Amino acid sequence: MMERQKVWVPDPVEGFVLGTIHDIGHNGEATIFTTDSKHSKLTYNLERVYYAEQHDKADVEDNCALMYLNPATLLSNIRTRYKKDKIYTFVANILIAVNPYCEIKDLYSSKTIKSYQGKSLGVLPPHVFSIADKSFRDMKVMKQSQSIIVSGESGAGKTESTKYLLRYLCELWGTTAGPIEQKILDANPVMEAFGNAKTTRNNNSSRFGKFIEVHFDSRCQVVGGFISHYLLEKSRICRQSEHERNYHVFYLLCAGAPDKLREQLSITKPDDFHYLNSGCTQYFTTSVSEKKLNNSQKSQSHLMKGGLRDTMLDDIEDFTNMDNALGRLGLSDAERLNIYTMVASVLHLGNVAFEDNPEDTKGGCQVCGSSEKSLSIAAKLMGVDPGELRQALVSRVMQSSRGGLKGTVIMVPLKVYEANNARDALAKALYSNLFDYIVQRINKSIPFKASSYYIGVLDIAGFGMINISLTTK
Ligand SMILES: Nc1ncnc2c1ncn2[C@@H]1O[C@H](COP(=O)(O)OP(=O)(O)OP(=O)(O)O)[C@@H](O)[C@H]1O
Repeated sequence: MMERQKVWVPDPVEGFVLGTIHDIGHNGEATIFTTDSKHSKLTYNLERVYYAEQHDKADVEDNCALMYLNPATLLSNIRTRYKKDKIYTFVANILIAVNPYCEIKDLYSSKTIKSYQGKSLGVLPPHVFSIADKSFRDMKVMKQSQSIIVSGESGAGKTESTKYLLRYLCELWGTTAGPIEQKILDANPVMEAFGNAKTTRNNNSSRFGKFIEVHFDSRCQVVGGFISHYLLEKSRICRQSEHERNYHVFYLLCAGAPDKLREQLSITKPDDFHYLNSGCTQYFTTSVSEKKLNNSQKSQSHLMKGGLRDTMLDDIEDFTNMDNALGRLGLSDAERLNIYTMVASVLHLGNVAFEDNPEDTKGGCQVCGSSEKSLSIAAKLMGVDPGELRQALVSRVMQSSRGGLKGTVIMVPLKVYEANNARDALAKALYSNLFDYIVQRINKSIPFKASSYYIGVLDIAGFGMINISLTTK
């Protein structure tokens, strides 16, 4: 580096600010005049400054085309592009996407999808569709399955990118009748209802990982698919922090289920359920859907503050969307009712509280009188005997393995905190098994073509910005 060289200097707020080296001391300390008004003159060791591009206002579609590729020029290029609504940038065949948090006109339209068909990387501006198309062409030419890894921190836009990738593959290479692709796409609202939740970082945060395969036949037409899921966050089922919520489906049931169903399942409002009332109890609504709610469905907090707003979420409409998607996936009315019954049973189970049993000299507990009703509703919804459920919650079974009593079954009474843990463990097991069942059921309705090639999309939380990259299986 020499005097009058344009450089990027570290800045705690901006990341880096632009400057010009004025002079360099013997110890490698450089005096730099910055171009911003905040600090005009800075002193930095040369080891901490980066070369800047000659034309810092110009942007390049591929970071590899930068004259100097370093953290500062990479970030500057992405920022310059982002300000022009160009949210995608390549680094060779890795795509960096920046979440715009708003709709960019025509970015994902059918016309745009068509325009990317068959185009090599770099022919058109970087796009999530370029990656989908490259994976398709590579699968076709190399006759090998492909995987697209979508990674980034929570809220970076992985789930949305995954949906666009799937839409691209299904829209261009689906059959005209389209039942298979529709099912692959219908899996999204269902899995989001059961596996996504509002967190402080993202109103629609996926609390599980997924790998979605789209299967192609020898003519490269979509013929099937398969969804693998893993690591559903179970702690959320029983407790959430103040500004977070439980899984969306609980609120969809309270806000969007028909009156008759809510009555049948004894579903009222989030305030009434221990598994919902530790977190945020407001629904996501729109000005139109808000009017469909009656006051008995709303929590105190919703009544006071009104609904939460997010263009992508509406707890009232989303119940119907999820229910319709389940229907298109082939689940009968009875199967859907069973699913909602299990969801409701988790809520009622959560309301079963325990107290010390004064008659038990060993410190055992009993179900509080005030939660007897919740116990009987939970048992009814689960299809088990209320007495057996009570017994299972307040005691554990031990079988002696030695001595004269070998094989004898002993009921050991549980203390209050142990019974609370047993109840929560049961609720988590019920919900996570239900989630497994739903994914299995979705898979059952989508043909599985083991012999075909597939393009798999892995949506997995990671660190830093999103990067969408291609690997060959
Ligand atoms: N390409 C996009 N265009 C417009 N808005 C977007 C886009 N991608 C994401 N968003 C917005 O950002 C929100 C968060 O995105 P998304 O749920 O995809 O993040 P994520 O990386 O999957 O997060 P998590 O790991 O928490 O699930 C979306 O609900 C949507 O509002």
